[in-house]
Amino acid sequence: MTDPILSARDLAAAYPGLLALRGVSLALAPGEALAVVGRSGCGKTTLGRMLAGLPVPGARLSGELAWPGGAAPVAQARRRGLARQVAWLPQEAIAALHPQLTIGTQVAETLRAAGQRADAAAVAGCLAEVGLPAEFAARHPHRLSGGQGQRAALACCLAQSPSVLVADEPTSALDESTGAMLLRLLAERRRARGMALVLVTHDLRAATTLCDRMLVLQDGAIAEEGPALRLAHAPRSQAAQELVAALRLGQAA
Ligand SMILES: Nc1ncnc2c1ncn2[C@@H]1O[C@H](COP(=O)(O)OP(=O)(O)OP(=O)(O)O)[C@@H](O)[C@H]1O
Repeated sequence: MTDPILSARDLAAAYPGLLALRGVSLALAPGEALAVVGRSGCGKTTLGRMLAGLPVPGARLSGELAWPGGAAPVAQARRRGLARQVAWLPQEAIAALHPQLTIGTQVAETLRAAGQRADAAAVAGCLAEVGLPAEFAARHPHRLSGGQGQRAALACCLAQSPSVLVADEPTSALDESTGAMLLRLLAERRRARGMALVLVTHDLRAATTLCDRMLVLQDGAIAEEGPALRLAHAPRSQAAQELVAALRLGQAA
């Protein structure tokens, strides 16, 4: 088996009085796409942030992450080199962009931080990858629609040349057709770059069309994981059976 591009061992996150995540271990192969699904509040965003090595405000974190050439306790992983490997696309991506800087400046800064050429042509190239015309470089985030904001944030993620992208419900604030377009874009970019993807989602169709493997979280622990299509059509655990039935009815949000 190929070495994982990212692996997690025994991840846990404790808020005062609540263990939001416990005993989560997983390995992601290079280029693989993993869907993380589960009922609201089961710990999906917490897991996504931890896989990207980001802090989880208010929570005490434990467990380890390993990637090619590095390994560290989760709280130290980003500064020990994980930041160059894993990009994070948050749920409300516009809010995560810097409000006072143009999109072009933010993409250029990300390129520079990744040691890449960061001139106007390179910025235009990053914007073109997500289907935004070059003139969007001069815009500030508040002058973007929801879908354009997700694309601009994705351009910043791709500018890092990550080997893994963790996307947290990237379509939840978008209408159906804009959301479908963003998912197509993610699938295309993943194929073109050979990038692995962790997709936190409530959308069973997105999970099965975009992802090879699916992981069902329940109360902060892995209830089941397996090939995405098998899990969607023949879930084995009670938690996965209930979740799949609810997602099919659109009731799990
Ligand atoms: N700052 C906090 N203090 C205490 N508990 C928190 C805090 N933030 C999140 N939680 C709790 O931790 C658990 C996991 O939260 P998380 O956001 O990871 O869930 P989720 O599966 O992503 O939810 P959703 O699908 O609704 O986005 C939830 O029960 C949530 O209420």
